[in-house]
Amino acid sequence: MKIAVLPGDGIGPEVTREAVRVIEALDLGIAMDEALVGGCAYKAKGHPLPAETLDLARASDAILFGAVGDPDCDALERHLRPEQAILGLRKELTLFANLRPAKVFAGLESHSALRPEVAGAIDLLIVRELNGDVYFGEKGFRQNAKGEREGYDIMSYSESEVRRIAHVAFRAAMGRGKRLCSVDKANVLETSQLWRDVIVEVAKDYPQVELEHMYVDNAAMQLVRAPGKFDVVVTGNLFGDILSDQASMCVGSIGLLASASLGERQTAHGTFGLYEPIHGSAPDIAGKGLANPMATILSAAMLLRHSLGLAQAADRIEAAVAAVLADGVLGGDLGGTAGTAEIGDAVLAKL
Ligand SMILES: NC(=O)C1=CN([C@@H]2O[C@H](COP(=O)(O)OP(=O)(O)OC[C@H]3O[C@@H](n4cnc5c(N)ncnc54)[C@H](O)[C@@H]3O)[C@@H](O)[C@H]2O)C=CC1
Ligand SMILES: CC(C)CC(=O)C(=O)O
Ligand SMILES: [Mg+2]
Repeated sequence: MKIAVLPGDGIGPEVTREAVRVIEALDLGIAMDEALVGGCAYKAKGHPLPAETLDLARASDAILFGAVGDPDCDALERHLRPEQAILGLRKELTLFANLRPAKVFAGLESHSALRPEVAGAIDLLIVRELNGDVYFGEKGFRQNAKGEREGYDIMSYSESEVRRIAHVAFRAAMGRGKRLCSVDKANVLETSQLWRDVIVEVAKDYPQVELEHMYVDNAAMQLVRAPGKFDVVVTGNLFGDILSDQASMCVGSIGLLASASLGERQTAHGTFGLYEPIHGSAPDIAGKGLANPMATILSAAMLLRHSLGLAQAADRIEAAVAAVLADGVLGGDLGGTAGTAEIGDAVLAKL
């Protein structure tokens, strides 16, 4: 079993280090090879996703990813920016299904941005499409008829792209509360109308799942008003990106939300995938030892479960994180004082 470890930029290396320590402590016989990705890869090799990094990712059973993004690189041409590395990995490896679970940990209800009784009911899964939408459409700058500069990004989804993520979402709903909420903007966007039509077609294969459609503006509101009503949410790349950051604050912190990005490729051990916290490189706190590594540690647990068939080890990690939070060991993101390594030590002690 082999994992590619891609720490990236900013707090990426800090949080990834703690997740690697946790995997090592479990002594599961997993080989881990590290490579550069993002701004640090651009600075060292001239490209945010060097060929050797992509080759290592392809040759592994799974990828543990930190975060990319570096303010020094924000003025580079788009294709050289750090963010292109994560977009490139998702696209090149056909990782089209991004699973972002959001559940309130026992005892953390009062740390949510919502009232505790509202937060306490949260147990949802966002299934975000990851290979299409406005992130991957034609984009550029042009001059309009008035001679002004104009920026454009084409939003589109093909029916096969919607169909394959719909099946992932319906199957996820079958394994949970059998309720699926498809989030779109079909009252305005043709992309969303096609999305909705295809979701309705796929729903015929899953008669036990209760399907609901919701416009994204309403979904953003309902996520704050009554998040406990959601079971599985399926949505496109852009809306899923935004709603999952919002869901993280309903749970308590963006430092708690893990994710799995999966495709269809199977290895000898499970489904090939990339695992990363939902947050970015957090330049405002990078290098200070303040980042909460729990989202990355929980991403490592998802990796063990989905890609390596090690469900018991994954359970141990998740139980250790829950125990640490129950003990009140909290990072600054949750109003506490524990630093990155201290949180890592506390998780290791509970394994
Ligand atoms: N998958 C990826 O690699 C992603 C990369 N980015 C990139 O990251 C850079 C920063 O983006 P932002 O919009 O600031 O989003 P961000 O998620 O990096 O940070 C947003 C806020 O949350 C805080 N935060 C994030 N993770 C935290 C953690 N583990 N513990 C404590 N606090 C945490 C940060 O300090 C900041 O105040 C940009 O270059 C962006 O493009 C953003 C999102 C995802
Ligand atoms: C940095 C972006 C490419 C993506 C993002 O914000 C995310 O995947 O959560
Ligand atoms: Mg995001």
